[in-house]
Amino acid sequence: MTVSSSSSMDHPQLATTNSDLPTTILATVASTHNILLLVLFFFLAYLLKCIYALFIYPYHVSPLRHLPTPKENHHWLLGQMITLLSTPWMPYLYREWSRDCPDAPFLRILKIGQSETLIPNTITAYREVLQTKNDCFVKSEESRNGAAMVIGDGLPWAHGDDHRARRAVLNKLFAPQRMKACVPKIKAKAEQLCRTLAAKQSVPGDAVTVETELWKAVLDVGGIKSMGVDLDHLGSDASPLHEIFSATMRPSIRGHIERWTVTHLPFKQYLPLEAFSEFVRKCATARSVIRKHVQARRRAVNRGEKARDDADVLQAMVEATGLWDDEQVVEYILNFMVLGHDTTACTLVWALDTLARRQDIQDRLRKEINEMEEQSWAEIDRAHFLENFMREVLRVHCPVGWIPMVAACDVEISGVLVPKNTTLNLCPAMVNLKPEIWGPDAEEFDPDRWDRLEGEAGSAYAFATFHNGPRVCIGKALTLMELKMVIVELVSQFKMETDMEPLGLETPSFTLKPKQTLQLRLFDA
Ligand code: HEM
Repeated sequence: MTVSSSSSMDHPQLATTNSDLPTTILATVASTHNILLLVLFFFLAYLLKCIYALFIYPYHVSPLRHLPTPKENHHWLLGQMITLLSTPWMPYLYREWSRDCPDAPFLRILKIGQSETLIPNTITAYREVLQTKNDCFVKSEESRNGAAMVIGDGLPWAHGDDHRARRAVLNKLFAPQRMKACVPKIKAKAEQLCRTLAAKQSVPGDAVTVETELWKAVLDVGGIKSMGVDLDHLGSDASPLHEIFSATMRPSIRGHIERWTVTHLPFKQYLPLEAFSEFVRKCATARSVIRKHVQARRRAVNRGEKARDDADVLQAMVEATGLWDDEQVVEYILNFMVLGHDTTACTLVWALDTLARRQDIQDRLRKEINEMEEQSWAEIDRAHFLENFMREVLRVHCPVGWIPMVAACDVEISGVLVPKNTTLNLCPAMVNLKPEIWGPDAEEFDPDRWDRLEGEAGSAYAFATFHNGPRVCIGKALTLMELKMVIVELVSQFKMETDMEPLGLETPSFTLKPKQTLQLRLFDA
């Protein structure tokens, strides 16, 4: 008793604990029970939400449920995702699906968790999204998270008045007068390309790979227009930006999976993902290369150095007060270089592949080029068959797969009410190949079709490669100038042939890339 009492007095807390023990245990059990009930409640609520999202909403509730939705190979959880990922080039699949409902304004695709994505399927729907109701559509934050690290957080993610103000400054740089200033530099690059390819052969007619040189030449032109410097990747084996862009734009399957995973997870930079860490390092190096040029130009502008006639994108951005700080300039320049690099280089590869296989087309082009007096830009720009050829390459081999957008408000498109937050995938490559627009021979390569366009094929929206409206590709004029000048130089110097089987497609890929490296036999023309 004494001991117990003295113990209680010495340790009052212990005494309380001992006397309340059953109550405490009961309270603990009750609270554990409550927690379990709560967990069960949340689990059931989540389960119901999943059942609703997977089996009820898309088929019985969604206002978009009446739109044509492909049914084959549809998975209850992943929707069409497996089919989409296993197809070599998504636009070809969209085109197949579109055949069953050619006049429907949209196709509806169900993806992971049966989430809905709309594909505009007619020229009218396309025009409304790109032009008349364009302000209602924005690039998604998800696309920004997934892509901006590689391609630069640039113009594609600016919206509304902000986009208009920035675009007004940048548009001036791609006006015809400004573009003329690029002609001598692009011509010099095209000549350097021809010399480099010729030097790869031990004797004329040797099969040489051309891809790396084409990619490097295009990147050099990108550097000239964006930053006013010839980075001369073409003349050098050590080409940091070329290596970085090739790696970041062509990830391995593992790289694709890791990138996709981290896009959807926070703290991406701290995750122990090998391919992703390497990718993060490369993206940082690309930015540091560009940053040096931005800083040098900022110092020059601060010293009062004025823009030249052939002002580049960098100069315009550094001079435009209040629109870009220097880190944003780095992002925008990276964006210009990456967007212009892959798309234009892929197109050039397909153009040369076509010429090497179609001697009839090559001969007609050469004839037209030989009839020019001095191969000036004015003559090249006027060349009718060259224009038709280039358009047909860009139509049939449209390098852009799809462009994701999101409805920023409820909006009616071609009689369909598209609710706010709906995801759209715009697919220029599908529009370019629709038989309802281009006729039954839509998939054939025929440059002369451009002389006999009828019906919808005559609409600006039928040739969707660069899109149209306020977000039309800002680099369109540069691309056409560069492609035409390089083709003129190559065709006037070389007769091109190839022994390769028809090229396959690289999978997975963001742009329409050949799987194999193109080899050409070059003979003196
Ligand atoms: C074959 C070559 C090219 C193709 C097929 C192409 C295609 C496109 C397309 C379809 C868009 C519109 C995206 C949208 O609707 O939001 C676009 C936008 C853009 N392109 Fe290109 N492009 C090419 C070359 C270039 C070049 C050389 C540059 C750089 C000088 C460039 C820079 C951009 C930029 C910055 C945008 C965003 C424009 C904006 O949102 O206002 N592109 N491109």
